[in-house]
Amino acid sequence: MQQKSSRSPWSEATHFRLAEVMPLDRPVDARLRVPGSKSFTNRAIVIAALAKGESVLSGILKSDDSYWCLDALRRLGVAVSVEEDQVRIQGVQGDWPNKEAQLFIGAAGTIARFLPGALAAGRGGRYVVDGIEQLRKRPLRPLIDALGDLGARITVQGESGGLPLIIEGTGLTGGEIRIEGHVSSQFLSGLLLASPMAAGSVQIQVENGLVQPAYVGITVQLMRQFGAHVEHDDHYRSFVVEPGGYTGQTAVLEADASTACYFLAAAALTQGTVRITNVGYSSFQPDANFIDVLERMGCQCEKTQTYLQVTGPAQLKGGFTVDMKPMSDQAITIAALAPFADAPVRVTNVAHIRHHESDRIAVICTALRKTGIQVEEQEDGFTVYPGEPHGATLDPHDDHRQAMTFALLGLKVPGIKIENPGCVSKTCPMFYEELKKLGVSVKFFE
Ligand SMILES: O=C(O)C1=C[C@@H](OP(=O)(O)O)[C@@H](O)[C@H](O)C1
Ligand SMILES: C=C(OP(=O)(O)O)C(=O)O
Repeated sequence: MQQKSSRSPWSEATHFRLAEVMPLDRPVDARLRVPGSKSFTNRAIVIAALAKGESVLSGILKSDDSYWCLDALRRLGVAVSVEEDQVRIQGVQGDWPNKEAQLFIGAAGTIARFLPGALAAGRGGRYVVDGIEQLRKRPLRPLIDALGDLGARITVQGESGGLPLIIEGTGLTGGEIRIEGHVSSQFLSGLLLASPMAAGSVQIQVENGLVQPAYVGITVQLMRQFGAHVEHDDHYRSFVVEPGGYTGQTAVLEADASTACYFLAAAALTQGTVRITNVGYSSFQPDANFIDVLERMGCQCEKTQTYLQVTGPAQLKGGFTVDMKPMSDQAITIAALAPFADAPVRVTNVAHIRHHESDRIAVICTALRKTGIQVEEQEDGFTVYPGEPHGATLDPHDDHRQAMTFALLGLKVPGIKIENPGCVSKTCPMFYEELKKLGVSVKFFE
């Protein structure tokens, strides 16, 4: 399949070469609602397609990742209709109407890990799954091996041992399966999501630890909400999933806690106040706990069931080490805050983010150095020293979280320019529009 861009019709700002974020001359003061959670959206969409009957999902995220997920279902012959932030899906119980399809999934790690099991569980059919070059490089092997142990027939065509894949709908048997979780929790989530479609009960043992376990909690919660029977121990080391499939539901999805973090961080940086009105501290998403890191840096925080609010201090505090393994999508956000702290900040235990949309550790360290900030790169993290960053043109390597992090630096530092700024549309096409609501001006260059 020819390589394409991961931008979808739900992208914005895609054709701009550069964006310059203008520093704020006053503290931010805003109440914002953030769009739906990527993690909830892509899980619920896949489950709804596998289910018996119709599902109506409200509060979905409309971004590149969810666009490609819905596009894949349409190509499989599933009836899908989107209106505003609601999607209606007619479940096919794994019997995909189209028995051959080429599925392009952009840059979405979730879909790369959730679709193979869903397709292998089908009755007949032969499908090609491919994404952009960076997604081809991301690991898949543990998932493919585990599905193979359940009888899946998946041919790996990618030079790096991942995408493109050819998946045949052989159905899944039950059985005892081992899977690794230390590189990505999504392998386990992908295996779990497919397991209720298997002919027998599936017992799963997780080996070598598990990164970001809260995402597995989201998987289990949604599986149960759609009628699946899944049990596990307290540490997510062993699971039993009974056969029986899913039943279509009407569901309201959580808003995106990861997106919320950039706006909370903007308050932290500018001595301002931001309240995210639709993400609470009890969210299932781990990134809702990023507010604890902001608190540790001296912010005043309100952590309620229904909203999160941050007020930035006159001086951010550093002088600590933080283990970001449980919420590693926010590891690099800290790099935009730490230069303004009163002592170094060390981020540890996130070696796996080198396998995300970019080598996140290498890319953020290069960017900070380009702004004149001293940073030490470690295998599993980085240490940022306080300093006075200067303007620079920064390359996010097509990684939405790098671009959003660079934008935060731009709130404080004149002359921060972001290359290929449209890459935010992987999870937050409206990012620059939301920044404008905070009073930030952004100049785009063709
Ligand atoms: O299951 C999910 O929805 C996710 C799991 C995490 O990935 P890894 O477990 O691969 O780190 C996270 O980084 C990603 O943004 C979303
Ligand atoms: C790691 C991420 O995405 P994914 O793995 O879903 O592509 C992310 O959104 O930060």
